[in-house]
Amino acid sequence: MRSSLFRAIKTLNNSASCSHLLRRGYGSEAVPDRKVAVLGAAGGIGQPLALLMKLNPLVSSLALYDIANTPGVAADVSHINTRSEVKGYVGEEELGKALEGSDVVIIPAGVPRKPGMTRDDLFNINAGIVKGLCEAIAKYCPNALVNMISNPVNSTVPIASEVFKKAGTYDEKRLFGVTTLDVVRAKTFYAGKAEVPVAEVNVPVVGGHAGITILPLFSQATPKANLADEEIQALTKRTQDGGTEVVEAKAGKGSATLSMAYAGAIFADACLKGLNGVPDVVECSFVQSSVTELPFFASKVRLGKNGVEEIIGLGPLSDYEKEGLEKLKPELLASIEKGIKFANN
Ligand SMILES: NC(=O)c1ccc[n+]([C@@H]2O[C@H](COP(=O)([O-])OP(=O)(O)OC[C@H]3O[C@@H](n4cnc5c(N)ncnc54)[C@H](O)[C@@H]3O)[C@@H](O)[C@H]2O)c1
Ligand SMILES: O=C(O)C[C@H](O)C(=O)O
Repeated sequence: MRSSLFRAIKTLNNSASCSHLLRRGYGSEAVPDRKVAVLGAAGGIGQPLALLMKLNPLVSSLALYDIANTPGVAADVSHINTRSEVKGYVGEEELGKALEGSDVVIIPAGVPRKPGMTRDDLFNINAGIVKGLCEAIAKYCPNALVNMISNPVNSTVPIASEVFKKAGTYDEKRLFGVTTLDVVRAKTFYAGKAEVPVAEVNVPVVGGHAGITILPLFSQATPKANLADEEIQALTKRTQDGGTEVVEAKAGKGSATLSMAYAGAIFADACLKGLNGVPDVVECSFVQSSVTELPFFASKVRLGKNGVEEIIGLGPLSDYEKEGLEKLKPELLASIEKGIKFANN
């Protein structure tokens, strides 16, 4: 998936590769127009994500919205000679125009962590931001696929679902918590430890997106490697603490932005491919789910023309993973319930 996106970007202006792109659903004649809106587009994630979405040949219209600074970001990105037309929107009065006609809405709006904070510490500010943005989505583009990046994802996704329910627009197939960065990290860390080519690595990551709720399934990682139990445990912990590793390294200047923009671009690209009917598009995401008794859960999801086409089960787990799954459930449920309660108050 990752390599196919960037191969397509590289070959976008190369007519010699046109038949290859058309076959894969990348050529502009073969794919429909798609509008993508980024909410929080002037932020640490928003800016590089805007760049990556501008490079995506599946996008015909790119709407960049923020409460400040979007005209500059939009003017800058708009000079790149790729397919999409870019428009910047600033301030709440322009939010409706930014959203109208969107096929995919990506939300990285909200405050990031500082050292010593948990993602849940962001709830008080970000819950309100997400609620307001989702009310506007329900009004202006109720059929869009929503890619929620704002933390705490374990709560912001349930908030979005309740806002959409209240507006009468909720479709559980169209709401996604973006957990792709956990998968990106798990792949990178596994490749390093197992000494296998990173481009070939696949690792499902299930559960949620905070601390122990992030459960990488290294027993299912490919290519297979004979790692010791202690090595698997260390890889699991590093994946769970990946966000904190970056927050501490940035020392008060925010959290992951560049790797998140990359992960967000991968996930949005998968959504667009699904909408365009490309078969077998599978990514992990935090969605409404019956894979466990929890109402929302991240697992592998097949994406299609209506969003979630199939939620793929967990598959066989090691004893260590089974234990991790039971341990994460109370925390994940509490975060989900906190979001639901907030949205209904
Ligand atoms: N899901 C993940 O894996 C993941 C990874 C990294 C960061 N995050 C989260 O993404 C969020 C953004 O992180 P960042 O580093 O880009 O932060 P940032 O502060 O650099 O940028 C946030 C942007 O949101 C904008 N914003 C605030 N309120 C808004 C509103 N009502 N409407 C539109 N825009 C608004 C701000 O003006 C700012 O430009 C944080 O909550 C962070 O925790 C999630
Ligand atoms: O750790 C954070 O606060 C940001 C994000 O959720 C991440 O995983 O990098």
